Amino acid sequence: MNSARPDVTPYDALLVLSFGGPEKPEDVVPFLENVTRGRGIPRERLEQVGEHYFLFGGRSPINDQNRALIAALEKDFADQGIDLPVYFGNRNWDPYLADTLAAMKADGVGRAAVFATSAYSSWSSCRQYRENLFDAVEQTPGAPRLDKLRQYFNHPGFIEPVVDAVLASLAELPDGGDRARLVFVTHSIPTEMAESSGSEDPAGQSRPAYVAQHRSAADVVAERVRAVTGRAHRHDLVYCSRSGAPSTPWLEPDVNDHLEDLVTDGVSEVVLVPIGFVSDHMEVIFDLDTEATATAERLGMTVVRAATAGVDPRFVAMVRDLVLERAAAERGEQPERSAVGSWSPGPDVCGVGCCPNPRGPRPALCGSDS
Ligand SMILES: CC1=C(CCC(=O)O)c2cc3nc(cc4[nH]c(cc5[nH]c(cc1n2)c(C)c5CCC(=O)O)c(CCC(=O)O)c4C)C(CCC(=O)O)=C3C
Ligand SMILES: [Fe+2]
Repeated sequence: MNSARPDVTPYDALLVLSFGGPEKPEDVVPFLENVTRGRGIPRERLEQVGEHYFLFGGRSPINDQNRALIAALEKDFADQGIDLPVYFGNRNWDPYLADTLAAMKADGVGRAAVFATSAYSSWSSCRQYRENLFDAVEQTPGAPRLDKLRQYFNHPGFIEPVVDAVLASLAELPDGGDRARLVFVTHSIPTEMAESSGSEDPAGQSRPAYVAQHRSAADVVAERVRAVTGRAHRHDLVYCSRSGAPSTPWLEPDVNDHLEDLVTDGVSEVVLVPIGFVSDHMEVIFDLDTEATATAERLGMTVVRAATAGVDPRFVAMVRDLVLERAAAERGEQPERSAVGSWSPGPDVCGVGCCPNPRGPRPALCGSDS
């Protein structure tokens, strides 16, 4: 029985690293302060975003979703005979990353793989997590050695649940969604951050990566949907959750503006596909299910929002696959690396100058420049 166990050497643990969110109304303002410290986000925008949280009782679903993912991973690991404890640490809310590292150290964890709940390249979605890892390790003498797992926007375990979710959404529309447009949505970021996303090294995740990676993921999903339905649905990539000063350009079009354009073009049925997100957190339940859905209703359109990967067993198995792949690579083996679409599997270690911080260089873990 022992011999059949997948080998997780050199890892003693897996750390699930996420954004964090408030869990009660009193958490909302301090959470927003944590997220936006030194970011120059206008007070008006903060008040608006606070209202999004209060609309849902001051509780973001994100921590519960991560706890559900961790429970699913623990079960998957047990079923596979993998003996690897799973820890939970957030960048912006309890359980804070530094506290988790202290707990890992106390438990005798010497080295851990890190799964971040963010699939794409950019400072916001990748390097910022690596900077937070650096800071938390600095604060924790004797912290375990950490290896952030590679990006997974093009892993079949992320793509396949989205394909099925789109098919399920189409089936909810009149005539099986024959005329539906697929509108892929991700988080807007400043255009400058989008331009510098990815690595200078063409062998790494080459620049500009953020939009191109999303396009690749959206193209694969649309192609696979076509293979099942036999119908070629037109598809677009648009953005939600724009923040920052109005004078700073961010990626466009906004999903709401795009719906206006689509209605002008005679499109009346839409599947919203939150391709930029791995679970139904606040951006999905507010920006898409609340705001964009209200826009669609006002325009007389029918929209269905496709599910995110969440705790789909294929997504859970993907995390296991990434851990085993990286463990093998760290042992000097040449593991098979799954990837679909036009991008090859990303590097284990981020390249030099990958996804620079727009406010100037800051130390980060898990890169070839750290
Ligand atoms: C690319 C990206 C992702 C996807 C990748 C990933 O998942 O990491 C993401 C995820 C998330 N963003 C989240 C929440 C917030 N993001 C904010 C602000 C910002 N996000 C940005 C980018 C991204 N954000 C940026 C460039 C800013 C401007 C400030 C800055 O330069 O950093 C603000 C402040 C208010 C505002 O400015 O809107 C909040 C409250 C939550 C938690 C949701 C929940 O509670 O359920 C999640 C998962
Ligand atoms: Fe955000």
